[in-house]
Amino acid sequence: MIDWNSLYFKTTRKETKQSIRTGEMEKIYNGEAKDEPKAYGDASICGYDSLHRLLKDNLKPHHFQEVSRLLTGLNCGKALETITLPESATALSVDHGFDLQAFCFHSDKELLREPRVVRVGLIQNSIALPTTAHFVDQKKAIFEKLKPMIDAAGSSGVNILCLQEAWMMPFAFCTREKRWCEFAEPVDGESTKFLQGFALKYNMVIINPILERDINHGDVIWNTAIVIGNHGNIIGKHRKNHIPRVGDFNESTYYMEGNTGHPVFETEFGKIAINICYGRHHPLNWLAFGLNGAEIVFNPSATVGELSEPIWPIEARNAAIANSYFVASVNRVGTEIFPNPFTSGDGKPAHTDFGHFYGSSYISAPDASCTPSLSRNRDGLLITDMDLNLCRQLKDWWCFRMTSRYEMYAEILAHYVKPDFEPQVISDPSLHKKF
Ligand SMILES: NC(=O)NCCC(=O)O
Repeated sequence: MIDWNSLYFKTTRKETKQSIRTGEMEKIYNGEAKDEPKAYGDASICGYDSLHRLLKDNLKPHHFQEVSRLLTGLNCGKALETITLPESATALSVDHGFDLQAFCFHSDKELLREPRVVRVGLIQNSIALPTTAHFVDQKKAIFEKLKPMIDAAGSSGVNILCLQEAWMMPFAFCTREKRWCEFAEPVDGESTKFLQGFALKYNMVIINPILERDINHGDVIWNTAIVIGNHGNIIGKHRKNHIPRVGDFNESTYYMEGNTGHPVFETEFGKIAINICYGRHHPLNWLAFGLNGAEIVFNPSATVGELSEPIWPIEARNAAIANSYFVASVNRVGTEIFPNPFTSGDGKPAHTDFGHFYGSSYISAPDASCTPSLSRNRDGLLITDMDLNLCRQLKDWWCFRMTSRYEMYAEILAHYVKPDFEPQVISDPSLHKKF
């Protein structure tokens, strides 16, 4: 019999490490042989909450420096610098037990343009109550949990803040149960109203990724990111373009493929776009935001370790390089347990959890450098300064836009979408010869 409450809280409490070891659904196993890998019940990486921290603590400083150069790159020829945040922000992180990290991307000094430095914040969080709690209480508890993290971002002078995908609810789309649709809200609903106050208070643009119910169009449900302007106004929305059909991500049961194209939102702090979660596997999706002039693309996500952890550090970083913009990747954290077992259609036993949402939010720059990741098992706020001049500097350097041959690709795509398309394959004639 599963003890919901004790399991549930294991990644949300400050005393995480002590309380987790007995977690049933964490499938703890201890390797019999001395050097066998160990899966840690607290969802840490061998007791560390990020790969970066594991390496830093275990490598000699000069080895760590070289490993970092290769893993996270150099920004303007140097290792990424950290930023000192106000005491009020660090106090909030200590009191509320969330990871807080801050970095700074520089660009080269230009003679004709002033630097355009923007401070970006990303919040990753676990849910706050068991999924068995009343829906009203679950949502309220998440709001309460986020308040100190948003305050920490605001008091640190963050200009643009992004929350994780569907942050206002458990990621219940694994269950295929329709009752979770109740969490859907209109664009100007409860979550937007909650965040508008912070946007106004801190002069901060906030990206609010929710489950949206379009009440003007027959209650259709979408996975939507709403952009709230720094005056508390709603600038616009983007609906998730690509809906996963993989593993337990049964999201097509709940909402439709987006119909908003690839909008770029021009804000006081820069041109931003949102590529929601699974859209990060689609290079053309990234490209389209770039063609519309995005300088920062946010990727609010909810993804689990077994499915995607090895590709998480690659795809967004590659998109930043290929499209000469910054990418800010946010992933949900924690393990969410649902009341009724569900199967994955793979012949394996039914289960009640989606797997571990591994957090690890990070930011990638167009020059191939990136920040270390936030924690794998704790809530977190990542704050990063970025000089947007770096985007054009990288365009001038690599000339990816100038060498892109878009007309060639337009041609093959135009053919490909036609029913009579035939792949351009030139076969070796000897393949069909009888010797
Ligand atoms: N939320 C979502 O689209 N998840 C899909 C899984 C993944 O893309 O890693």
